[in-house]
Amino acid sequence: MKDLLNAAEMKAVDKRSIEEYGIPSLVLMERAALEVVKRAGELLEPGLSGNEALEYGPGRERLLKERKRKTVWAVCGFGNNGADGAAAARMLTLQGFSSVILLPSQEGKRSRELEVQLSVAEKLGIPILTLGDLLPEACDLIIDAVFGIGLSRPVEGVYKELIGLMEEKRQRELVPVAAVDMPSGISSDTGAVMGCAVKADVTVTFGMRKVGQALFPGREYCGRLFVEDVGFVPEDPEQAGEHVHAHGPEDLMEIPRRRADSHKGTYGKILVIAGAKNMAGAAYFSALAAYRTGAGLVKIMTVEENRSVIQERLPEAVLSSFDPQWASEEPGEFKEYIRSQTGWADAIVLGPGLGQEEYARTLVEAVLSDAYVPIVMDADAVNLAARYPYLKGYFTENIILTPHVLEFSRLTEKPVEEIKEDPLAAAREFSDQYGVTCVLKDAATVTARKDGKLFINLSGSPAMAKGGSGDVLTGVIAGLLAMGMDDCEAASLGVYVHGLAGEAAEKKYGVHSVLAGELAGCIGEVVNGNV
Ligand SMILES: NC(=O)C1=CN([C@@H]2O[C@H](COP(=O)(O)OP(=O)(O)OC[C@H]3O[C@@H](n4cnc5c(N)ncnc54)[C@H](O)[C@@H]3O)[C@@H](O)[C@H]2O)[C@@H](O)CC1
Ligand SMILES: [K+]
Repeated sequence: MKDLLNAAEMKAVDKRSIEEYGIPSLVLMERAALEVVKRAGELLEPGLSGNEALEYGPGRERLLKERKRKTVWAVCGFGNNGADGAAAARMLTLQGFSSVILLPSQEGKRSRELEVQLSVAEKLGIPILTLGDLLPEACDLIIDAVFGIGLSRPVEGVYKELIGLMEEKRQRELVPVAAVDMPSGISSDTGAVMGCAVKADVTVTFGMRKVGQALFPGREYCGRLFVEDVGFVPEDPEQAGEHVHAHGPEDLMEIPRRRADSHKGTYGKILVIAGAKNMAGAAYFSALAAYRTGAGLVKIMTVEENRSVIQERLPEAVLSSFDPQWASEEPGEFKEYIRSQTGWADAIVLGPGLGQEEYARTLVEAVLSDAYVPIVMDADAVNLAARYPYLKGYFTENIILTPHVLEFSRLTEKPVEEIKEDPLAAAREFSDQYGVTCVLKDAATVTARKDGKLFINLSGSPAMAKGGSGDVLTGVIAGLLAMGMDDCEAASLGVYVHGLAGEAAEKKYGVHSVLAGELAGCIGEVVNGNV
């Protein structure tokens, strides 16, 4: 598990390293610039690394000649991000490349470190230009060092022009961009574009991954992200608050092992309540995913019409079917039947493809009010709670909701844009209000757990943007629950496992072509340790 830091938390680490421990700011900066040069060098000249000496010998002059023809624009702001950029420009110049430094203006309040870097650059003859100057025709690489974690307000004026110029070069002339710490214009806290932003090919960030690099659109603006150590001291444990987290491959070790002396009962009983008429697929994908994750026994409760297709596709599942007309006409008997089913389960999936008929409402209400085992509540169960808000009154700590953004918007009556602007805050607020675990599904899924921890998921693939993926997720989470995993961990780790399965499926079937069944088929590669 890794921690993701916001700007204030990162600044505190920076400050502690410099002020409390006395690591000179320029030392940290030198290491930061070296890491940038390493990646920038790869874009300029494959195989070049930032700290490789240019040794004397017959090849040196020829190499210098070649490099001289390559021009680097270091576009720098007035803070320490700009100072990193100016230091990188100096290093690339010393490696033989032609660099220029482009500033917002010749005047203006600059950080102390930037003053130092500019003075060195000046002595080396690196042109220090502004937008009013004649800029070089050639541009082989842009180092984006306008704003890092210090971006504090929307980008306007000359800064907007600088970012616009970089974007123009990138789009029209296909100039590669290496961003220092953050793509300029992206909020380190939310990943939002603050007016305008640079799209980087690579972003080299220092010390820790930032929250804004994990959430979209910031995640996409980063291009390939490199998290590099530059020598910061660890955070002060007394001062550090609760961070946002992300699961990593090491967390797969938390998945309960299978014991030699076990039987099917050891790995839990899951009840999948899903699938209205013609929606058998939703029940099938959820149940299949639960089995593939490791559940011992899965029972599907669905309408009579789905019986034969499910039996044919997944004979391993136990089936309990009911007649929806009977369920509508005899709600009392229907509730008794529901009770008998939920009483059997160690974990329940409620909602995939369930429909929104009256009997489905009876079903959701009965399960929410009677079942005390963990319930993974998805799709139409969420939609019904949005349509009949009194159902939210049954939300308690045993519930894991897995809405996508649109369902979450219906549930909370918040506009989609507001949710997307700050999904962490939206999920956190909901989780706190009802005491539930909320998995807010999007390209970067956010999990607000009832234990107070917030997760952003880093795994996944656009191949998963297809019908049935959500059903598979419910099965993965339920599978982990059935194997005895704690419900908070099952929710956030289930999202991570599901994303890894998506990545594996993309490799196997191609980004356009993955089907939900194939996604479920790839769960095994993740939980069995092959990924
Ligand atoms: N020794 C250090 O302090 C280190 C700093 N590091 C670098 O320093 C960066 C942080 O430096 P700073 O705190 O100086 O912050 P930045 O350089 O990210 O930006 C701050 C500057 O931009 C201005 N600003 C913010 N938003 C603006 C807007 N919308 N329009 C116009 N001006 C705006 C601020 O007034 C300030 O001058 C990191 O991202 C990293 O690149 C790294 O070199 C590691 C070591
Ligand atoms: K930057």
